[in-house]
Amino acid sequence: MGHLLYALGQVNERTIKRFERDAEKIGKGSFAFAWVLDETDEERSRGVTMDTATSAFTTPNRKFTLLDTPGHRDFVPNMISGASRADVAILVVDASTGGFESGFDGNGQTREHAILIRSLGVRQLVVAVNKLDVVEWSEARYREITGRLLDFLTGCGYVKEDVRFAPVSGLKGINLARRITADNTPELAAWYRDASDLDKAGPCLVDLIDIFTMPERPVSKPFRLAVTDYFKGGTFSSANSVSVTGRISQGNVQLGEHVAMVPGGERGVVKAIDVDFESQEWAVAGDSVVLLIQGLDIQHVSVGSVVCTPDRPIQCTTRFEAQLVVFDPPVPITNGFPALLHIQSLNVPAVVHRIIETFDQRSGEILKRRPRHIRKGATARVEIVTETPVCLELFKDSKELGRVMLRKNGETIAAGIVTALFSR
Ligand SMILES: Nc1nc2c(ncn2[C@@H]2O[C@H](COP(=O)(O)OP(=O)(O)OP(=O)(O)O)[C@@H](O)[C@H]2O)c(=O)[nH]1
Repeated sequence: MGHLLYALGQVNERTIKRFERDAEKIGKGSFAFAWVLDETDEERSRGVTMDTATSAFTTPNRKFTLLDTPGHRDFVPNMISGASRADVAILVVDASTGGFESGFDGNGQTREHAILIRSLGVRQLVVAVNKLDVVEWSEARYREITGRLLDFLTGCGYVKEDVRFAPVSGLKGINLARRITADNTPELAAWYRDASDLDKAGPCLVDLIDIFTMPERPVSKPFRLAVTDYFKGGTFSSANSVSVTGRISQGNVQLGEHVAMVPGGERGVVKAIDVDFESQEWAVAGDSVVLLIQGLDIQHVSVGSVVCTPDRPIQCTTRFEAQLVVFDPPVPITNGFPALLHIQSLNVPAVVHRIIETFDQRSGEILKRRPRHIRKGATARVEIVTETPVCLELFKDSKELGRVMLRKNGETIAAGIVTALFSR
């Protein structure tokens, strides 16, 4: 993604040269492009993305906010935080011998991430089949990977027409922002053709990103922004002001408007709005923003708080009902099962208080009432109780704020949608 941003002119030559020099000094020369998005010293010295990095880019027909999320197993909570704000996704897989297999076979990260992003509501996917340079742009390897992935992805809920593939090399910058030519990549040009015009090379990554369709934005619903980060200060800041970052999940906001922070209900006035790093007078659902809010005490803001329209705030509760799809928990889920509940960037301790029933996902037919446990692959209605109050919407009202994930011992065990909210 670093190389893609560079190819699209979002990063200048000087910065890349400096990253190359500095990366070389710590023996990580091949990571220069990764440093565009991996900004902390620890990420750079370890050579792994740990937190979600935000940047923006433009393609011929679209403006994108890029949320570069970690791939490593240890940082899945940060991946969930980033992916829960995504409309569409680019899944990068390693095509090198053994590289693809380690992500795909068993419980690899390619599998886990594909399931997670689908469970978070993402339907459209571009798969970047990366590092094809190390297998001499082998068509057989590309076909093997795309074939196996397509079977798997359609099996976990993606529709074939919404999944597209591109062979790329992130390191060499091939087939990212520009189609290949027989001169620059003859091995790939020999077989990668455009299906609708065989005289042309196949689409590059940006061509496929540019044809993502835009989801409908609930712009006229009450304003909601789930806080992913917050800090004191920011543009035009004053003593009692806080900047919050996040994506507007619904509604819109303008300068001078009053907003409320839930939980707590403290009110403030919006003094500045940044959308994709540019100052604006208003922002709408789908925008990733930084809001400077005056009149708020930073003590009353936390990750997972939701900034709302004061007269129609989001509900906050410790008890709700959800429909869960259970993945592959190490032990079956029973009444009283403790887990970590993830809602966007927030994670809180919770228990599956009560299993109400298991049912057939397709027909909705109830299979068992009050079962003693839920097994792998089953769908169940459950009541969940959280340790501290959480902000939630019913899924039917908000596709973003009505989704939850359950994780335990570093593994994602279930994904769910909120079907009822109870008073505490
Ligand atoms: N040969 C080759 N190496 C690549 C290519 N793309 C990435 N690499 C190398 O793979 C290593 C990992 O690259 P990253 O960009 O950090 O990979 P990542 O998938 O973002 O990994 P996380 O940071 O853990 O999420 C670096 O040494 C890159 O130079 C490629 O297309 N070809």
